Amino acid sequence: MPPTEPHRGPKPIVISGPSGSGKSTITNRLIAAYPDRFMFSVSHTTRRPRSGEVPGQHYYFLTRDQFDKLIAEGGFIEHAEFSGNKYGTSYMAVQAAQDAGKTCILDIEMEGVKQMHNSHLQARYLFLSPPSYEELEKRLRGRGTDKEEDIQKRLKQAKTEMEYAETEGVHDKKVVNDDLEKAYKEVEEFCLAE
Ligand SMILES: Nc1ncnc2c1ncn2[C@@H]1O[C@H](COP(=O)(O)OP(=O)(O)OP(=O)(O)O)[C@@H](O)[C@H]1O
Repeated sequence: MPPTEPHRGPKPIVISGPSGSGKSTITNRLIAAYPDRFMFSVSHTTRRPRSGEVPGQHYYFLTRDQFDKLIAEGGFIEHAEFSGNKYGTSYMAVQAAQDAGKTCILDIEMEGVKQMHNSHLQARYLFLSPPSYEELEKRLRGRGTDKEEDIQKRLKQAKTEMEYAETEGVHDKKVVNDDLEKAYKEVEEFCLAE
């Protein structure tokens, strides 16, 4: 169920940005540097566990019925469907980080950011931007994990995300990930600030 009162403790931090902007690179490094201070929220998914994935650590694995029930109960802050599977962040997952005395880091995309703004949770929002579309395209190709068709989809979506990020009041901080060290320091400073 969604909480009716604002939570206590450090505010969750939402890090968003187009696919390939460097969210994983930077947040993984942040959490490795401050394991006692920050943790990712654990997402729920209806996809099957991959080998080595630990339930409750990498994901909470649910059946479609369980997932839909949680939606109906208002348990999700945000949820979406990608390539036939549902994914979402629950209030419970954010609470679990707070119960562990840590700041919850949410790595979510634009629709999730909108839903987060509509929730009761008071969060801090950081947008990670690529220096340019050309560079974003280069990095997506360089990453070597996406098919050409997916790269085109991600680039198209990046335009929408970048436009939305211009909206007043959506983000507290924008970091351009040009030089990785510089961008990391800016994200680190923002996250440590509370
Ligand atoms: N400042 C940088 N300079 C050069 N390459 C970078 C920089 N930051 C990240 N990269 C590289 O860009 C690629 C995309 O980064 P990453 O996978 O972290 O993006 P992401 O935003 O997490 O994407 P997704 O949303 O698809 O998970 C990676 O190969 C990463 O090593």
